[in-house]
Amino acid sequence: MTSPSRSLEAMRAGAPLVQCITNYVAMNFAANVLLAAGAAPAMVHDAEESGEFAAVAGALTVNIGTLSPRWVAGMVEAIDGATGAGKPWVLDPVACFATGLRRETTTKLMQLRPTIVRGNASEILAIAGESSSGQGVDAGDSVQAAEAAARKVAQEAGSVVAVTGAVDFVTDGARGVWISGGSPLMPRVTATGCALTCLVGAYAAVVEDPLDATVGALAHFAVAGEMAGDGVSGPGSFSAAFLDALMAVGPESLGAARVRAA
Ligand SMILES: Nc1ncnc2c1ncn2[C@@H]1O[C@H](COP(=O)(O)OP(=O)(O)OP(=O)(O)O)[C@@H](O)[C@H]1O
Ligand SMILES: Cc1ncsc1CCO
Ligand SMILES: [Mg+2]
Repeated sequence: MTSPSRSLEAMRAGAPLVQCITNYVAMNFAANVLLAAGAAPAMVHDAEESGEFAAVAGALTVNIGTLSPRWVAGMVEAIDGATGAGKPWVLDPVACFATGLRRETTTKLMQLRPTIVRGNASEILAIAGESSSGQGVDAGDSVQAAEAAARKVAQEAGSVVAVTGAVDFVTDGARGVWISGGSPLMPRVTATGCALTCLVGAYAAVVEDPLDATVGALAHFAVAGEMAGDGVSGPGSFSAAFLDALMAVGPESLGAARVRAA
């Protein structure tokens, strides 16, 4: 296993270019998160160019947060480009249960076999075909309630699946890892999860094993979130402190991340 500290070193050394197809809400914050963490973001989503760009980027991330048919075309082109070039891609199925367009798109994208799926508990339960309490973009279920669903989706899709929340769970269908840390202010800042998905892409670009890559990115967020949560007064100051902490986190601090095998 590649430890989170080693993964962080590899990510910073490689400063990978990550193609992020993310939503209008998340674009700016996600780009800042990648820059602070040590990667290089590019928000390139239109079908006219997304496939061409995916062959050049180190990894692709696809988020359905603000969806339209034209965006779906751009996603499919990009996924074809990434797959053809042997690059990993990460799916963030934002509110995938909420509408017909989201359900159809998620089914279609899952058939294209994402390397990694990163969602909240309600989203992962929905992909597994189970009922969930989610209504919009925020989770209505606990991560623990989605553990079995995550394992099932991982086995069926051949993907690594990450469920995030107050604690995080990552599985490749066989192995399972829990990561704790972070801050209760993280879900009070929009697009924290969307930005995390982009960072998972950055780690996947440089760390061979997608499970190790995912654990590295989640540990980076857990440690930075905990650091940032100390002494801030609310979501506004947390957001700024979190970017600072993503940059300040070093391999030695990731060594203390609370990561344990399931
Ligand atoms: N209560 C909490 N305590 C600590 N960390 C948390 C908490 N809730 C979420 N996090 C952390 O916040 C990050 C984003 O996870 P979350 O599950 O909130 O994403 P999300 O629901 O997809 O977010 P969004 O759709 O708003 O981008 C993860 O690193 C997760 O560990
Ligand atoms: C608030 C919101 N609405 C669509 S995407 C998004 C960002 C958090 O998922
Ligand atoms: Mg989300």
